[in-house]
Amino acid sequence: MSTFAAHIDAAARASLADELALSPKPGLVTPDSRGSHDDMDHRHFAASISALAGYFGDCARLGTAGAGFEALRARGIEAEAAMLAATGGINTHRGAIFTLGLLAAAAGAQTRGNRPLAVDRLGELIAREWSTAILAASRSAPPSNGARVRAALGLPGAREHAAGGLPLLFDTALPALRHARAALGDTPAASLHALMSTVAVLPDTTLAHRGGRAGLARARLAANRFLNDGSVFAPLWRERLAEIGADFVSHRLSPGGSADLLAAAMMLLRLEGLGVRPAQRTEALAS
Ligand SMILES: CC(C)(COP(=O)(O)OP(=O)(O)OC[C@H]1O[C@@H](n2cnc3c(N)ncnc32)[C@H](O)[C@@H]1O)[C@@H](O)C(=O)NCCC(=O)NCCS
Ligand SMILES: Nc1ncnc2c1ncn2[C@@H]1O[C@H](COP(=O)(O)OP(=O)(O)OP(=O)(O)O)[C@@H](O)[C@H]1O
Repeated sequence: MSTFAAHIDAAARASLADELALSPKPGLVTPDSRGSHDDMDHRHFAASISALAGYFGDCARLGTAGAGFEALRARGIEAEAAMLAATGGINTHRGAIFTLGLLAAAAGAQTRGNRPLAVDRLGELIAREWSTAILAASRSAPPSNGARVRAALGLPGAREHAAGGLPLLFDTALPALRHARAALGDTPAASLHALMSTVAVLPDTTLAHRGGRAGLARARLAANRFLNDGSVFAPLWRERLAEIGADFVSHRLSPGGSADLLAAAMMLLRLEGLGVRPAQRTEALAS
């Protein structure tokens, strides 16, 4: 794999590992909790991250080669199969395979011709290049929890979010992570601020599938209260997060879409921090 694609691959998988390691995450799987999930724990997630080795790099290369969404989708479906084989059939990373895969492909497309990477502009590139095909693929896709929730409640899901250029990644999760890291450094608290900022606003089909419209509203209210009470910048934030977690577990709520967007924001800041340079693109194009 070229240096450029290898950087993208490593950044995506390291970000998924960092999201997994983060604790306490209300309703989500952590190294010491299954959250609201009775069919999976951190070992399923770790196995899935290993099985995804190479996938995000392939997405970057496909982006560089000017691939259409159908080619990306085919590679994504292959990655989903590798995930399911590694986890014994459990969905740990379907949303992340989709969203982080698109970001990897967009990074490849953006830096074609040795242009520098501008992470803040990847969302508009996704919308410009692939939105029509993303929405068209949704009409022929097999049934899913997200599709059922969209049909029942009229909520947009991962596809609609991507087709619109991932606005809640670029306008909420990423700025929240930047803001909290500026104050607290690259700490778990900073990441948890970004997570809760996202839970407060995302129409998350994982939450809605598990708790309906009321469950989604409950999760958003809890996150908004947490933020209004000072988020991770106030004393006793860990205890307050643990209380929210207990409430989410008792209602089977899991903000899986927000976890994916946190991992995506971490990936973007990793790429920005690495300063993936056009010089590395020369090597990528030569391979
Ligand atoms: C598009 C996908 C994610 C299907 O989504 P669908 O909405 O039908 O629901 P499903 O319940 O299977 O999974 C959705 C997952 O996305 C995440 N999510 C939920 N809500 C949101 C949201 N508003 N925004 C972003 N992510 C979200 C959650 O993790 C959730 O579990 C995916 O299964 C798919 O089509 N895969 C094919 C592979 C593919 O297209 N790959 C592209 C490679 S670049
Ligand atoms: N740390 C995490 N813990 C739990 N879910 C996460 C985490 N990180 C991301 N997610 C996302 O949450 C989703 C898993 O949700 P869920 O268990 O409801 O999936 P499902 O198999 O589609 O539904 P169900 O098991 O309820 O039938 C995955 O798509 C994954 O991307």
